[in-house]
Amino acid sequence: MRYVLDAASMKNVDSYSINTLGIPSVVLMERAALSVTEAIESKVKGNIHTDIICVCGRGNNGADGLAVARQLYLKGYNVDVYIINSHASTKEFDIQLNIIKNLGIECINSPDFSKYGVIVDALFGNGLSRELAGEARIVVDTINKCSTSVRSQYTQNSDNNGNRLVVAVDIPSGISASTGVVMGSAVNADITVTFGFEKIGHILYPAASYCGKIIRKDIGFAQYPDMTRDIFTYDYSDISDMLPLRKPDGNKGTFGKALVIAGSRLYGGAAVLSSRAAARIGAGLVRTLTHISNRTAVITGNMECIVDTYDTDEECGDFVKNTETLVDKCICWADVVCIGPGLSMEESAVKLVRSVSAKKNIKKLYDADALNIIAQYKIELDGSNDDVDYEAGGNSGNASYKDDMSDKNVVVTPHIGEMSRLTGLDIAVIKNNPIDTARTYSREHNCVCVLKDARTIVSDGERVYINMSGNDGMATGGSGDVLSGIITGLMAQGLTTFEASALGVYIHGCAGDEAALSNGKYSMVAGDIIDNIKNVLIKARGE
Ligand SMILES: NC(=O)C1=CN([C@@H]2O[C@H](COP(=O)(O)OP(=O)(O)OC[C@H]3O[C@@H](n4cnc5c(N)ncnc54)[C@H](OP(=O)(O)O)[C@@H]3O)[C@@H](O)[C@H]2O)[C@@H](O)CC1
Ligand SMILES: Nc1ncnc2c1ncn2[C@@H]1O[C@H](COP(=O)(O)OP(=O)(O)O)[C@@H](O)[C@H]1O
Ligand SMILES: [K+]
Repeated sequence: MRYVLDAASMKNVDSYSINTLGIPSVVLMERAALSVTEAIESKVKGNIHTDIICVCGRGNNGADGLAVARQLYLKGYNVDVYIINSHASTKEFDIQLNIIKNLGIECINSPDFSKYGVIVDALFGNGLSRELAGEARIVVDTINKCSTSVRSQYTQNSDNNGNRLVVAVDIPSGISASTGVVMGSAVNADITVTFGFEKIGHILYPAASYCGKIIRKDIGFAQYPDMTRDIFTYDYSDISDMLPLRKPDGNKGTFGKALVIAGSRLYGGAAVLSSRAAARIGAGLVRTLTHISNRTAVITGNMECIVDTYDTDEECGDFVKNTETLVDKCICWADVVCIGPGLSMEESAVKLVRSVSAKKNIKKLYDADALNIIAQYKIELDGSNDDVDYEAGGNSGNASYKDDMSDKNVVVTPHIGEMSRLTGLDIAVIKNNPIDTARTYSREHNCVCVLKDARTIVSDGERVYINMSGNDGMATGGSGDVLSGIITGLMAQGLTTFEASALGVYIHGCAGDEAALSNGKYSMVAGDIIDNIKNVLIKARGE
C-alpha cells in the first residue's frame, strides 16, 4: 500500500522532518537533487556533452533545480540556469544561488530551449498556489512547444537517447499537487522525480499524462504521527495480503453465496460476465436470476452457475406472473446480491431493485441500470438501513460479515455518467473532483462508492483508494459488468464492502493489464479480463 498525499499533508511532512526532528532542510534538498541528477544521468548515459538547462522558480522547487544544476556541472555537463522573477526567494533558494554564482555557472536571460538536450523543470512544485500567468506561463508554453515536436519523433524510436528530455522536479510545473488539475498550463514531462510520497497530482488525470514516468525517491522524510493516511493506492504485493483466506477444510458454503440479478430481454451477456467473474474470483456458489431468454446463454457461459429465470411481458415490461416468491427465495439464499448489469429499466427491473433495497441482513451491490433506476425513482439504497438485524437468518455462516458490524452494507459502482444521474452534478464537475464526489456520496448515502473511470476512486466516506491498475483497452462494453462480479465474489468470501471494492477494482485493472499483454489493447474484450483473473491471482500468491 502506498499513501498518496495532497499539498498540505506534504508540507506537514516537510515541516515535521525539518522543524520537529531537526533534519536540515538543505540535507533533504541535496538528496532530492541527487535523485534528479541520477535520473538524468541514467537517460543521457554518461554523454557529458549534453547541453542541459535548469529552469527555476524562486521557491524550494527552484532551489532543487539549482542544486541539480550544480551537481551536473561538477560532473562535467554543460549546464545553464534560467531563473524566473515572478515571486520572492526562499532562504534555501538564496543558499543554492550563491553556490551557483561562486562556481561561475551561467544564469542566462532569454534561453533558446531548442538548443538543449535536457530541460529540467524546477519552476513550481508542491507550493503552486495559483494559475500560471505572465513569464511563468510563457516559459511553460515555450518548453512544451519545443519538446513535443521532438517527443513525436521518439515515439517512433524506442531509444530516447540523444533526443530532448524534459525532467520535472517533484511535479510538472502548473499541476496542482492536491487535485491534479492543470492550473492554466503545465509542463509536459517525460520523467517526474518526486520525493517521499506520490501526490494526488501525480495520479489523477489529466495530471497523470503530464508526469511521464514517475520515479519516487525516499530522501529521508519522516512520516509524522498524525499524517493523513486516508488516501492510498495498492501495489501487486497487496493482493496476497488482502485476499480472503482459503480454509483448507472449507466447503462451497464457506466461500460464500453470490446472487447476480442481471440481464434482460435485450442484454444477456452482462449476466454471463458478472456471474462468471464472481465465480472466477473464488465465490463458493454463484446463482443468476435473469430473464428467461438468457437461460441457455448463462448456463453455456458459466456452467457452474445456478440459474433462475423470470419472464416479462414484451409490451409493458412487467413480470408475466407473480415472481415475489422466486425473488425472495433467491435473495434469502444469498450472502451478497449484485443487481444491475444489463437489467434494463423496465417495470420488472424496477420491482427487482425495490425487492433488493428492502431486504435486510444482506450485502448489496448496485451497478448500471439498477443505479439508473435508483436515480429515477429515488429508491433508497438500503431500505432496511435503520433496522439491521445481524443475528437473523438468511446468511450462510460467513463469519467476517457478521463480525464487522461497522461495515457498510451497500456498494454502488457508477461510471461518471451514472454518477451524474445519481447526484445531478455535471459530468465536468465530477471529472474535476472525483475524490470529493465519491467521498461525499458515500457519506450521504452510507455506502461504499466505486466511481469508475480511468482512475477509479473507492471511498467509504473516510478512506479513499485511488486505482492505478488497468488501461484504455478496458474501455470496452462489459468491463464494468466484470468488475461488479469481482467485487461481489470478494464480498461473498467475507471481505468488507470497502476491502472488496478496493481490492476488486485493483485486481480487475491488473487482469485488464494481463489481457492487454496477451490480446492487445485494441482487440481485448471484457471476457478476456475474466480469463486473466486467474493469472493475476496465481502470480500475486506466487503459486
Ligand atoms: N527542504 C524542503 O522543504 C524541501 C523541499 N523540496 C522542494 O520544495 C518544493 C516546495 O517548495 P515551496 O514550498 O517553496 O514551493 P514552490 O513549489 O517552490 O513554489 C512556491 C513559490 O512559488 C510562488 N508561486 C506559486 N504559484 C505561483 C504562480 N502560479 N505564479 C507565480 N508564482 C507562484 C509562491 O508564491 P506565493 O504563493 O508565496 O505568493 C512561492 O514563492 C517541493 O516541490 C520540492 O521540490 C525538496 O527539495 C525536499 C526538501
Ligand atoms: N482508460 C481506462 N483505464 C483504466 N480503466 C478503464 C479505462 N476505461 C475504462 N476502464 C475501466 O473499465 C470499466 C468500464 O466500466 P463501465 O463503463 O461500467 O462499462 P460497461 O457498462 O460497458 O460494463 C471500469 O471499471 C473502468 O474503470
Ligand atoms: K516542477
